[in-house]
Amino acid sequence: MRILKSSFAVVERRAEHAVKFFYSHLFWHNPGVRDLFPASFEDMERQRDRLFAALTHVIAHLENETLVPYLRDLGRDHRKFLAGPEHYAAVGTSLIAALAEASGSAWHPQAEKAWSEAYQVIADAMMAGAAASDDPPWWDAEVVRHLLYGEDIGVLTLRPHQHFPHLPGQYTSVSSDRVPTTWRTYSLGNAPRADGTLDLHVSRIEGGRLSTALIRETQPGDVLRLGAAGGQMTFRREDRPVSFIAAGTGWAPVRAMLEDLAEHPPDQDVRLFVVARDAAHLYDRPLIDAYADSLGWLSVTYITPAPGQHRNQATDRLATALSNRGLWPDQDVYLSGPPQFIRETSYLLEELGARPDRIFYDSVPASGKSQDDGSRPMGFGEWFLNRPDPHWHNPSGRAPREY
Ligand SMILES: NC(=O)C1=CN([C@@H]2O[C@H](COP(=O)(O)OP(=O)(O)OC[C@H]3O[C@@H](n4cnc5c(N)ncnc54)[C@H](O)[C@@H]3O)[C@@H](O)[C@H]2O)C=CC1
Repeated sequence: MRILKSSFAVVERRAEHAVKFFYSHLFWHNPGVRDLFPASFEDMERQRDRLFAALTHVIAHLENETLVPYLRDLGRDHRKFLAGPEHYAAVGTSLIAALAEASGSAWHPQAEKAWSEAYQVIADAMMAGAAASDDPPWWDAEVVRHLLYGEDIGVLTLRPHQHFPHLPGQYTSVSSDRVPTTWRTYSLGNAPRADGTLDLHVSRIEGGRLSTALIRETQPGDVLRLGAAGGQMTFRREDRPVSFIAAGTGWAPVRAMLEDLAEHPPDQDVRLFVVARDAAHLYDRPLIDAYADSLGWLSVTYITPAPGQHRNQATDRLATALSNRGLWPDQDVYLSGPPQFIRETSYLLEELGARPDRIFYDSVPASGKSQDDGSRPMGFGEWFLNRPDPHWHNPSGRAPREY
């Protein structure tokens, strides 16, 4: 353990180099493996972040009992990328080569032995998780309805070919043959239905290849692939009042939780804040108004920017609205929306007295771009000082877990 941690501390300082070397080594020695990875430069950048985020997670949790279940879930979910035992061996070889390269003179035989053994434990746990799972590697799901709200927002209703287990508030990863090997996370916009159908709420991002394909090209009859549902933002039934705060299509998981609460009403009052870039983007307003009229425990506040202001001014207006409402120390708060919106709002809520352990959200990366603002990839120094939320689909937290 000690050797791994101290050796990783050296590699971490040269993370960008290590990860680039790793992929170059892997693809050079195993040309066929390249096809399993995204073709686009942006997506490969995202993939590099993901690998490093997963490695960091593993090293940080070496002595934690959650590590093996996490790795088993990760292995189960990697089946959708067509990962087989031969790939685990190839990855191990390239990983050791990359660690040695990045460590320079700090690399020594004990480090190589410790990493080789550790990698074998990781690969064995992942392969065991993959072999033990009764889930399919992915779920094929037919698009049965494609509703557009304006030009860039759509709700796609899918019918999975097999039962797709999920809880209200969770997300899935989505892939389309129109953009091969690209997977993006989308929240599920409905509580489980008797007919098994699912809604994806999609906001098209300029330059976002999958979101553009889903909004502009996908049609009823198309078949998408879904990874297993995951995510921690599911409703906790506690003896406390609740606030939901949703921005943009971050409304989707909140809608799923509210649908469930409409069926099984809570004992406590629920406040809902819905934030959008303009009135036209309050695309589910008729349903929300109907809920506000019929559910006595629900109060709703809509927030959009002042006329002529930038879309993010809605977040400032939300801050004012939240500051004017009390009771934050007593509340459970569920937050959903763009990553920066979640960061700012959770920070504000803590300032207003909300307890950090009662603010719930998932780090669902923005679809389509490698950074929030879509600008150039970060240099390593920036990355280190301002690490982005890991761009990977955290497979843990799915319920029920059956090992
Ligand atoms: N579970 C979750 O947290 C979910 C997150 N999302 C994410 O929500 C986003 C939705 O995108 P759109 O509907 O196009 O939203 P949008 O771009 O229209 O933004 C909606 C509102 O969020 C706030 N906002 C956006 N960017 C901000 C920033 N950088 N700083 C402060 N406030 C900001 C603004 O008030 C804006 O009016 C995507 O990034 C998606 O990945 C979507 C579904 C679920």
